[in-house]
Amino acid sequence: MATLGVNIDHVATLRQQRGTKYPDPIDAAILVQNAGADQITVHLREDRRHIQDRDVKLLKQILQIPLNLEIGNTKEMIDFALTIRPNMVTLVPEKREERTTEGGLNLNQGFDSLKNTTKILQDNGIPVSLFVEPNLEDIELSMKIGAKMVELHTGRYAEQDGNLADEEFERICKATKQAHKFDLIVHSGHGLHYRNAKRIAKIEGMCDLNIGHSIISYAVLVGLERAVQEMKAIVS
Ligand SMILES: CC(=O)[C@@H](O)[C@H](O)COP(=O)(O)O
Ligand SMILES: NCC(=O)COP(=O)(O)O
Repeated sequence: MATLGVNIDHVATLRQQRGTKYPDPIDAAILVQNAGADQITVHLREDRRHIQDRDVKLLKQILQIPLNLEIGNTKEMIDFALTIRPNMVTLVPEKREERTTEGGLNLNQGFDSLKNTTKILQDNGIPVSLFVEPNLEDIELSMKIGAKMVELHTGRYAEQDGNLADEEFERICKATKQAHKFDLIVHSGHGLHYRNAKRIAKIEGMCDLNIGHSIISYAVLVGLERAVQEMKAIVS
C-alpha cells in the first residue's frame, strides 16, 4: 500500500480569506504529522492565494516528516526552493486564473527549461517529481528530463464515474508500469477522496498519494461539533 502525503493548502485558504492569523497551517501540520501522515505537501502559488513563504520556511524548520514543496517552474520559485531546501520539489503547471491545477505539465513545450530546473535542483540534493498526465508519452519525457519521480494527475479519474473512471484508472495503471520500467518513483494526486483513493493506493508500486482538499473538508465536518460545544461553553 501507498504512503500518505497530506496537502494543507486549504487550511491557509481559510486564513487568507479573512487575513487573520488563524487557522495556522503550521498548527495543522503538527496535527497531521501526529495523526500519522507520512509527508506534508504545500503548493506555494505565484499569487500566494493560500500558502505563504513564511509557512514554507517554518514548516521546513519544525517538521519531522518530509516536506514536499509544489512550485511552478519559475526563477523566483527555484531560488526559493534552493534557499528552503525541502525534502523534495514537485514541479507543477500553474495558471493565475485557474481555480485549481487543471492538468499535468506540458512536457513537450517546457522540455528544455524543465530539464534545466530538474538538474539544478537535483544537483543541489533536492529530488524532483514532475506532476504529469497519466500517459505513456509524458512518462517517457519525464525520464528524458531526468526527474527521479512523477506524480500522476488523478483529477480526471476523480471527476468521472462508472466506465469513464475505469478507463482513467487503466491509464493510471499503464502509466505507473511504464514509469517503473524507467526506474521512476510514482506518486499520485489531485481530487482524491474517501471513496476513490483506495483503488489508486492499491496499484502495484504506487508510492505515495498526495491528498488535500477532501481531508481538510472532512476535518471541518468532524471537528465542528467540538468547536461549537467549546464556544457554547464560553458564551454561556
Ligand atoms: C498540484 C496539485 O494538484 C495540488 O497541489 C493542488 O494544486 C493544490 O493546490 P490548489 O488547490 O491551489 O490547486
Ligand atoms: N498534488 C495533489 C495534492 O497535493 C492534493 O490535491 P487535492 O487533494 O487538494 O486535490
